[in-house]
Amino acid sequence: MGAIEEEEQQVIGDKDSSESDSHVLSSSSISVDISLPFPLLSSRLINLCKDLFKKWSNLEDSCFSIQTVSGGITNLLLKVTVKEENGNEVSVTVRLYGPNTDYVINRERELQAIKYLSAAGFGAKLLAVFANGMVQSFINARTLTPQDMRKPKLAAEIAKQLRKFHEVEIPGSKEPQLWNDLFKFYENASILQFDDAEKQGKYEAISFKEVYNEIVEIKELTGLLDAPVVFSHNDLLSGNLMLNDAEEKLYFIDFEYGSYSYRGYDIGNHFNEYAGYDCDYNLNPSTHEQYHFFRHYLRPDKPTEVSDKDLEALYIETNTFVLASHLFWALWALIQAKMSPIDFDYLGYFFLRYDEYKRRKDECCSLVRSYLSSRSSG
Ligand SMILES: Nc1ncnc2c1ncn2[C@@H]1O[C@H](COP(=O)(O)OP(=O)(O)OP(=O)(O)O)[C@@H](O)[C@H]1O
Repeated sequence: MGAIEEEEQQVIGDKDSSESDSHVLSSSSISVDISLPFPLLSSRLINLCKDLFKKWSNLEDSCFSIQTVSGGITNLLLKVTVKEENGNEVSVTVRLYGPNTDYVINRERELQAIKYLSAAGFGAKLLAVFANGMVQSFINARTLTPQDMRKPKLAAEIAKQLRKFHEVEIPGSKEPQLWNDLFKFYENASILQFDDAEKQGKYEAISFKEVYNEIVEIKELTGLLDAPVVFSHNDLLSGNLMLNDAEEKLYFIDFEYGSYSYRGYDIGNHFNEYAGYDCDYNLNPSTHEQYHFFRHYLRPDKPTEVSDKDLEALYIETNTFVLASHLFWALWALIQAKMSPIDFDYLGYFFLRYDEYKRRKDECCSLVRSYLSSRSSG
């Protein structure tokens, strides 16, 4: 793991610190309007970079080249490549937060987590922050596809890295945030109003009383499991996994939703992403695939030595929290349907996730209930 070459860290340095101290974070009060036309946006980004990094402040604008990496569902991500005086080329990413993303993302929590996760070798290095975004190192790797994630070798590597990720300690409260976040989403999602009549009609078809009761029921059920609490990524989809094939190096990126939560939630949420961007839940991982993942998660050094008892316990834990993950992203989608400027069928996404929740609910709940009763009678 580890996203930036040592060399690159030193090259960039920090505007307010000595050359050798590259760990003090550079910051600027500049804000860049995400909706600007590209040429104007580029010129603002150049000014921003010059303000943030002393080394670049005297370079001609022509030394900077800007490309869009991803429109994302949430942010705008740009790659800035800088030709420095010594002829070296350095690339960084600039992330501009999408408007209204504060409704679903706690930026303070994200920044706190990035500092410690990147120190532990995860994701891109955080190089600077500014009013509506951050600058990170550029990762030379390809983004995984949902099909890649389930390849046995990669699934084992993801499991191993996830185990390490879960061992990182982030200072501050260790209270699991899942249910707080879910109830907060519920509160915001249940009082929306859409100008578009068709959207409003679809929205009104949702029974929020039912959704509320489902959250309460799953919270109570998962509460019976004594699931370990760890710092969770909470959004481990293929787009947030990058691989440098030549170096066989896997990167977890995008810690926007990271928080202390239940390990089974993080794994279950990852498994829900096997369905890919089209939410084809026929692609949910089989028990065999899940056990393969669990073995490498539980015993990265000796995966064949995991006991059946431990495998079963993690299987139950994961497949209960799988339900919570559907509820979380279903409610997230409702808030996005109202708040996000991005043209995506978020309301449709709510129904995809909520319908899958309902389809799996009975099977998952009876699985955990029979497990708990066999445990108490045994
Ligand atoms: N530091 C980086 N270096 C290189 N490429 C990156 C980096 N960070 C992100 N990417 C690329 O950009 C894509 C989107 O990144 P990311 O998921 O962080 O953005 P996002 O706006 O949060 O998107 P979404 O809302 O869709 O999750 C990633 O799938 C990856 O391909």
